[in-house]
Formats: sequence, C-alpha cells, structure tokens
Amino acid sequence: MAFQEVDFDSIPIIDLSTLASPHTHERQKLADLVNKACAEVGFFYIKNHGISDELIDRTFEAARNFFAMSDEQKMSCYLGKSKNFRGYSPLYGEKASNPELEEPAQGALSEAFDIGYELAGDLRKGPNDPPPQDAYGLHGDNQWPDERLLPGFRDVYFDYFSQVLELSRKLIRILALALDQKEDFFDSAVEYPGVASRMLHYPPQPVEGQGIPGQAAHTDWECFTILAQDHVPGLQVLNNQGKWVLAPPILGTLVVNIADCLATWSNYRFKSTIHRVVNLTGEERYSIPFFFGVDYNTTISIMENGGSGEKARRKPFTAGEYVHQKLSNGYIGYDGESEEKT
Ligand SMILES: O=C(O)CCC(=O)C(=O)O
Ligand SMILES: [Fe+2]
Repeated sequence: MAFQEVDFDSIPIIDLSTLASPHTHERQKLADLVNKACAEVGFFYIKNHGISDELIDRTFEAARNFFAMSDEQKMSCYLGKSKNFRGYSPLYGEKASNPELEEPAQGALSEAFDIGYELAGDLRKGPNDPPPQDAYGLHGDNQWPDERLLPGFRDVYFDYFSQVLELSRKLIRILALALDQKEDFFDSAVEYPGVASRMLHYPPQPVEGQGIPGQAAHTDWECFTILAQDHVPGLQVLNNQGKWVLAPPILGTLVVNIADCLATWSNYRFKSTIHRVVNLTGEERYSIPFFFGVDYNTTISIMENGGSGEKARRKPFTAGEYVHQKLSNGYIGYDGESEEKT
C-alpha cells in the first residue's frame, strides 16, 4: 500500500469530537484520518476524547501516592505472586531490552503497577453479571494495596479505567470503518475485552547511552493502547529511517498507538510501531497506559479483504494465546514459549 512508504517526523493529532456523531459521513471522515495515521505512523494523539482533565489528574495523584509507598508496602502486591501478571513490579523487574529485538535482556529503569479487567471497572456490567472466562488464565483477581494505606486508590483507578474502556469501545468502531469493515465488526469481541492497564514511574535517568532505558524499544501486544502522560516527556517513537521521534505530552490529549494483535489482524496494513521511554529530564515521570484487546477467546482470522489487500501473512490465532505468550516473555522470572509463525 502507498501509505506504508510514507515516513513521519511528528505524530498527528486527531480530534475525536465526531467519534459518536449520528452522521455516518462524519464518522467516516474521522475513520479516514485514523486510517492514514495508523497506516503511516501507528501513533496519534487524540483530543476532545471525553475524559476529563480532573479525572486524569486524580489518577496521576493516585499513581504518585502508590509509588511513594515504602518498598515493603509496594511488594505486598508483588506481581510475581500473581498467576495473571497483575500487581507491582519493582525497578529493574522488567526486561529493558526486547528479547525479539535485542539481547541480552536487562532490567528496565521503571517500576509499575498492573491491573486487568474486573466487572467493577466496566460501566456496562454490574456485580451480578457473570465474570469473564478465558482458557489462558489471563482473567482473574487484581492485587490491590491495602485500602487503609491508600484510601480511594482502587476507586479512582477504576473510575479512570472504566472511562477509557468506554472510549476504547467507541474507538474500535472507528478502527473497523478505517479497515473497510462494518462499524460493528469488533462489537461482539469487546463484551469482555482483554484489557489491562498500568501505572508507571520512571525515575530520572543520568545520561543517554550510559543509563538503561525506562522502557526498552518494544511494540505493544493487544489491539491498541491509550496512554496518559503527565507533564514530563520521555516517550520516543521509531520512524522508518530509524530516527526516534519525540511524543511529548500535549495538554488535553492522550496518545493512541496500534499494537501487534490489530496490526497482525489487519494483515499489517496498520503499523505496530516500535517505541521506548528515556527520561532525561531530571524529573520523576509518570504515565498510565491502557492496553485494549478483544475477548481472549476470540479467534483472529487475518483480514484479506479490506486489510492490506495481500494474502494473509499469518495463520488464524487466538487473542489470549497471543497475549499470554507475549506477557510470559516480558517479565524477568517468567519464561515464555516461542511464537508460532506461518
Ligand atoms: O510511559 C510511556 O510513555 C509509554 C509506556 C509504554 O510504552 C508501555 O507501557 O507499553
Ligand atoms: Fe508501549
């Protein structure tokens, strides 16, 4: 496709005011912009996304409070105790190099707190709805810090999580249009979506090239990511010439990037672009990505019609199997198995 030849030196900003417009032509116009950004860059900022600054600020405040706890308090919800990759990962607890891109793996200069889908974080569900099931052990309980230590932490994180989940369910309808599918193409696969979110803290890193990154060069795994950054820059996105393009925080925006599962599904019409975090500012940096994927039980058959137009470059695969294998490779102390490719 012609789109894939184009390089970029900045990340486009897309206005989502017409995300749920009653007029088909307005949604299609938005889908065309999204298609161009996803095919050329794989990243775009969104503005007028409907999540209030006030909620975002409160969620960052919660993140700062979490990471300000003692190591012992944070380790009480250590991710290593969880079967489904949820909880706290200390500094250097994750591989700072992507085993698929570079060796050897080392620990990243960041600490993180991970959560996954719970009914309480989904505005479309009530406590009496059946919990989600998957064959890969990815759904299940989150580990939360003691409510007495961080009053309201869980509530504010779920408040944010549930809003971004709704935004994602709307955005994936535009992505369906962008991929020349019917707008409801993904709807049945996002009832119990395979979603996760994390709070990240990046202490300042001394000098570029000498330190180790806050996050090594990587791609995300699910369908797309919606990222909130505080005011401190650090995110860098790799363009086709191998140049790192900065994606600094822009007031009133969130960052969206296409991840591997959707890029693969689209037969690589959409790009899952390599990015990393290097915090050279001398300040503490915080960010909150939200990883949106389809129901882990979904069988993904690569789009030929409306995808890249080429023959499918991969056999069908199951969303949960794909994500589980990627997660197993990501943390120090977990050993994943190698990925099956056609
Ligand atoms: O912290 C950031 O800006 C990016 C985080 C990220 O890329 C990730 O968690 O996958
Ligand atoms: Fe990422």
